[in-house]
Amino acid sequence: MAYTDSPLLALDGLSKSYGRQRVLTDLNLTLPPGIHALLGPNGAGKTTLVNVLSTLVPYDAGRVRVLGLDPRRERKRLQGLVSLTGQYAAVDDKLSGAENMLMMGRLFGLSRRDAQRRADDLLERFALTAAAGKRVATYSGGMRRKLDIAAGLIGRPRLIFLDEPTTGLDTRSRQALWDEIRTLADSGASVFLTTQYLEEADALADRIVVLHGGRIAADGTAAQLKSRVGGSTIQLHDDAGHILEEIPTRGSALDVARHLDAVAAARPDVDVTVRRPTLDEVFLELTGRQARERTQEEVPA
Ligand SMILES: Nc1ncnc2c1ncn2[C@@H]1O[C@H](COP(=O)(O)OP(=O)(O)OP(=O)(O)O)[C@@H](O)[C@H]1O
Repeated sequence: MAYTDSPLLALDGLSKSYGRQRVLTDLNLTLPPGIHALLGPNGAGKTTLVNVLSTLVPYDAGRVRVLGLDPRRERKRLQGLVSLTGQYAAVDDKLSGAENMLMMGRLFGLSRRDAQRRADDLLERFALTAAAGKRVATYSGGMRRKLDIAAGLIGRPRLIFLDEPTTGLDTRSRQALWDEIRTLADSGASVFLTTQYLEEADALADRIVVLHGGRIAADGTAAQLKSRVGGSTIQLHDDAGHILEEIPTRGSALDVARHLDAVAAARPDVDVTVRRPTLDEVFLELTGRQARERTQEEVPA
């Protein structure tokens, strides 16, 4: 099937077990090209899903298409179109940044000249030109991560999997990497990233998929997920901006107006803001509910 007109991902009943442990259960999902984030608590199955989609691990059941190709039966073709950058930088410490890039370019089948040109270009884009001649062993964690991603881009992949790309980076390096990911998407590549940072998903992703216990707990834009949890909160502030009181509302204009009428009558001078739920609250609601229910069951009334 031609991959150009296909959705980025199309999963229909995807399941995967390790031995007797079911890790992914009946996943159904269609995603268009773009930047997408996979969120979930530890052990939710995020890495397993990325490994299945990037051809590293075979799935057991269901129908799976990545760029229109089956990662199990069309593995080689798909491998030429995707790159996978892991949490642990897979670059060679003993080589320089430039040597790592060249080696990767040659592995992707580029001629020496093309590999050189592409390596120079990517090293510059990732602000690594000054360090290009130095051994990777001397690089900081952020520089290694950037080199790892740059090396994965040398073959011009159409889809880039990033497994927790900014874990352990400081705020500045994280922001720089976000800018790079946006630039990648602007150049036409799609990005599928796993993250534990809700802020990262909120800032970057067109669609967010929440995985919990190997199942899709929710999928949508950040705004859709926030509205799913429902309601808005009216916050009352003093002059210094300190929150005096928070009033939960159902979020409709009528309900907010009703609460504001009561506030205006009792405290006419108080400052007021209306706040939508944060993605953290949504995440807790979606993934914490089961844990909370279990705790309540265990604790006798
Ligand atoms: N190769 C494997 N063999 C056996 N079990 C595995 C294997 N890989 C993962 N698992 C199990 O599958 C479940 C999901 O793991 P996975 O690494 O996909 O989750 P995750 O959401 O990426 O977690 P984390 O955020 O901690 O990396 C876990 O219970 C894990 O122990």
